[in-house]
Amino acid sequence: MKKIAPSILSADFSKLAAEVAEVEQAGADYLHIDVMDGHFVPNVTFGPNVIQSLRPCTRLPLDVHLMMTNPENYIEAFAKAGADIISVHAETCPHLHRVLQLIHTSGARAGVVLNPATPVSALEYVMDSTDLILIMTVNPGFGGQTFIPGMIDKIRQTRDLIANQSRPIEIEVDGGINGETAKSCADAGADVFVAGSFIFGKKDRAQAVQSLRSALS
Ligand SMILES: O=C(CO)[C@H](O)[C@H](O)COP(=O)(O)O
Ligand SMILES: [Co+2]
Repeated sequence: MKKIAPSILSADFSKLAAEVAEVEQAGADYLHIDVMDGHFVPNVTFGPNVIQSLRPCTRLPLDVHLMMTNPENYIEAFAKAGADIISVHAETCPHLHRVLQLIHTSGARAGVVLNPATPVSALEYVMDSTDLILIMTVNPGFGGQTFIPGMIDKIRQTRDLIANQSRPIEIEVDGGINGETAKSCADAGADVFVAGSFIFGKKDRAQAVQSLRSALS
């Protein structure tokens, strides 16, 4: 079944626990948490302490998207704080294979994120250490941007690469996801759909989750 991962980037931070409870009750599958460092991307968001505070508030797997330089210095801290999935950008990791191993030894599932400009070939020699591939469908840094249609072909190419693997690997898409773009990504082979503004920008979040669910079914 396709998975929905609301991104708290667009939530009301003054009542984060209630926001999370709302999307959990509405049937979300993962909780997507965007960590931005002000270096790799211009924006600054959360550190491990926010994840630690959220951990007892939800049963949802915490899907942590690290948009930061030198992520290897923070993997253990995020894992200890309660991250279930930790995804690093290929662009920030000259020693990507080693970082993925570090994520595994810290007890989390390991994801690799590709910026729109990064080719699928960046994944070729790390497939044995990857549990999730996150295809950015906008340039990272901000919520509420417009989906880049050229990424559909990239999802197809990633699906082809996974076809040769014996282990299950999920394809996640992130940026500009709504009912229509989610459906196109699903048809191309995506499994997990991150949505920030589409869900938290609506007054009725449950209805937003359900409309994404029905677009995917
Ligand atoms: O990683 C991200 C931005 O870098 C966010 O997860 C993403 O942009 C979600 O926001 P929206 O659904 O509003 O595009
Ligand atoms: Co994200």
